[in-house]
Amino acid sequence: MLNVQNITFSYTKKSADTPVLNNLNFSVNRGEHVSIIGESGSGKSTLLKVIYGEYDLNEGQIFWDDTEILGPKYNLVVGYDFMKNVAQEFDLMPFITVEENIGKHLSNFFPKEKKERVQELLEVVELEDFAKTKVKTLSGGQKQRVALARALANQPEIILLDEPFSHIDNFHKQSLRRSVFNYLKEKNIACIVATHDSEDVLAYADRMIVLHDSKIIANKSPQELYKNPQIPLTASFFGEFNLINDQIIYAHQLQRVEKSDLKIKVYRNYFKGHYYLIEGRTDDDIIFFENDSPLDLNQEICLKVAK
Ligand SMILES: Nc1ncnc2c1ncn2[C@@H]1O[C@H](COP(=O)(O)OP(=O)(O)OP(=O)(O)O)[C@@H](O)[C@H]1O
Repeated sequence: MLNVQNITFSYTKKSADTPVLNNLNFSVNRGEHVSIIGESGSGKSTLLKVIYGEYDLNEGQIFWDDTEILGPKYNLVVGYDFMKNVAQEFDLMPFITVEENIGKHLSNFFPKEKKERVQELLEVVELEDFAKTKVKTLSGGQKQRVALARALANQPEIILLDEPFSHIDNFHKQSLRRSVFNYLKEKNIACIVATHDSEDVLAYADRMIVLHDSKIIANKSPQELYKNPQIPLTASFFGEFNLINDQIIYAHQLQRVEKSDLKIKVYRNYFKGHYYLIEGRTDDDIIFFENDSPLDLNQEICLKVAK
């Protein structure tokens, strides 16, 4: 189990009064999948780096079971065998092939096992056709997949992923995400994923940790946060939403009715595939709701919040 206990961190002594991470506490069980969400600059990447031991803490402690994760002041080489980190910079070897990169840290004493392991990982990240390709000729998304496979090669107990599919096109993203996250669950590898992408979170995360103003403001399952998102950023993970009388109301919660106090004029229709998102205007607000078909512009519509 990962135990993050009362950690506070600032990049410089000067900024210690306004730390990037301020007194954070949480734990992650073996095999558990935890997503870290928060606005840009809220400290998601910093948190992953601190957990990995890249920096010394101002205060607090981090443990994986009984092993304390120590920063560079106490550790000559950053990192531990049981933990891997896939940061936004991939740090691959450009002049050797994809399979050589993936197998880089696997023992050569067991060539058959090594070959099988590399093949298994090529399948997990869907790069079988690129095994013999030199990494320098790959696209950003392909490099990202090699970095993932290399991090998994020695079967870590916990993996830290920073925006793991950010360079990958939508076409490959869905199946790759399924493949990687299902693989981690199957092997009981804990993972912490910093992401802006709700698709990385909803179907996979056991818990979401929301960072805001240097603190954790929520640490709950996606289902619980969906019902009570607390802040607009969290709500945005679950779809388009409105703030009506200071309450977060999802677009799909608004229903058309004959009469109500909430009257809007249709301003714009957005095609969303199986439905349309309708932008309506009141005198001083913008309201979004969903409809099966586009609506006539300037038409007056009454809405109510569905129970
Ligand atoms: N090496 C560094 N030295 C000093 N300040 C840093 C450093 N790296 C990040 N910061 C600052 O720490 C804060 C948190 O940055 P961080 O990259 O952790 O945020 P993030 O939530 O991961 O952002 P994003 O979603 O944009 O990737 C920001 O204010 C950033 O400017």
